[in-house]
Amino acid sequence: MNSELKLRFGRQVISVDEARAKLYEYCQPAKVEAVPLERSIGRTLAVDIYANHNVPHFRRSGVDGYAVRSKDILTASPETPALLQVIERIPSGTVPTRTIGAGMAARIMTGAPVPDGADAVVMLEMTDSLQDEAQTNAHVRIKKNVQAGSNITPIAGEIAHGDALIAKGSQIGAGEIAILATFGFSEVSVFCKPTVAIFSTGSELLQVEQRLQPGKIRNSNSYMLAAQVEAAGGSAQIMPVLSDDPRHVQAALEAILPDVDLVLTSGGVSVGDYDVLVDLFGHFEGKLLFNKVAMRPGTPTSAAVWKGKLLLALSGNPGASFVGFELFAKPLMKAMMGSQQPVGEAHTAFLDVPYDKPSAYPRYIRGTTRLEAGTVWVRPAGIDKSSIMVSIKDADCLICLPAGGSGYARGDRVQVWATK
Ligand SMILES: Nc1nc2c(c(=O)[nH]1)N[C@H]1C(S)=C(S)[C@@H](COP(=O)(O)OP(=O)(O)OC[C@H]3O[C@@H](n4cnc5c(N)ncnc54)[C@H](O)[C@@H]3O)O[C@H]1N2
Ligand code: MOO
Ligand SMILES: [Mg+2]
Repeated sequence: MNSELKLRFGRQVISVDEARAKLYEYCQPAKVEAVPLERSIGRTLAVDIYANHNVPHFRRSGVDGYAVRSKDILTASPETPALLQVIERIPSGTVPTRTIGAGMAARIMTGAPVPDGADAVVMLEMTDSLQDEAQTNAHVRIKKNVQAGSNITPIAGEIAHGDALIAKGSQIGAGEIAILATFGFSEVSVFCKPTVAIFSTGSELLQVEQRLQPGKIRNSNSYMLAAQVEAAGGSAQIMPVLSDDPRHVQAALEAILPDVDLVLTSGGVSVGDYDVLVDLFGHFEGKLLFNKVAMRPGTPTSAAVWKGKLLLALSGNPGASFVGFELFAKPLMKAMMGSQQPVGEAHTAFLDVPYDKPSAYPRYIRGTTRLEAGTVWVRPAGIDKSSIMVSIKDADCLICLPAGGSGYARGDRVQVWATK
């Protein structure tokens, strides 16, 4: 068999995990940049975040009321209130100036520092304020006894100085932003978004704005993949469609490789006469990593390293392109951005419908989940053929059905990975 025929027909199949391992081997960490806090949402942290002070860093009142010594109000009740002298008023953002001694209290607001000497705060609703007209001699009647510590968050009650808070590689959402703001990170160190060039191949492809022509279809994969790239935290560059001319493909890929972190192609990886990526892999100067993966769809998915950059060649069928991106490109991008778990967590779900097409390779089905009484049920999002595009929008996960067997029954336990 000559080398081109071997590439087309004599392919060596490897598992999804083996294929990923080969990709990770050549994965380079993304560069790091500082962005303003408010622009960091959705980005991936490039450093571990530790608490640089206690939270709260003062004893904090949790209510509006009176700071007291609990031993002064042991017998307080509506019938037998304790009468205390009010010696200070403590708005939030100020610092108390006096110590609470026997028989004393301070009016205090939610979030204000509790004065020394006080060990509890009584809610305003449990008190009656008594003030003379000149407001010089203020007293308060406390109508409830509260225990020491009531309505006070101690120093470091929420977070202690030095606590590990957010791990490098975490995606920044609302909760992470709140932590970063609390600790004074007006700028955040994040991984640069991996830049991903996307090429669709095929002389049948029209631009989106073009009128339909006999035998031709509009290029939808480039836009779908760009959406997946952006959703995975990358920056997509949609490149001009490549014809089925191998010289054209080689020139276009060689030109872009130095400028991006990853190149994705769609189409041209099967056994057809015009499957140009196969031609390219037959004579290029890069290293082919794999060209057949034990999976359906997307069995002919291929990858190479060329000029130090990874090139992932996805099957052209829309379903196979979508799945190939989720299985390989997304984890690769997450790994570039420091993720400790680039593949994401598998969840267990129950098949909502039988699936009676056994497969020689593990099957990755675009699935739709529903929750019923705390149980996740999942079904194929539509007809599960790799040429079918329309159901991708209804998929919120990939269902993995292991190879072999005689099909699956409703209620069988399956593993799913979220895609939305
Ligand atoms: N004799 C065989 N034929 C095929 C086999 C096989 O094993 N033996 N495998 C089939 C499988 S499975 C797949 S998947 C496809 C893989 O095809 P390619 O990756 O070579 O992709 P193309 O031939 O270029 O296109 C396939 C299909 O997808 C449409 N397409 C391509 N690009 C786009 C795009 N950007 N937007 C929308 N649609 C696109 C294209 O028009 C074709 O219909 O091969 C099978 N054949
Ligand atoms: O394996 Mo093909 O790649 O979609 O079904
Ligand atoms: Mg083809």
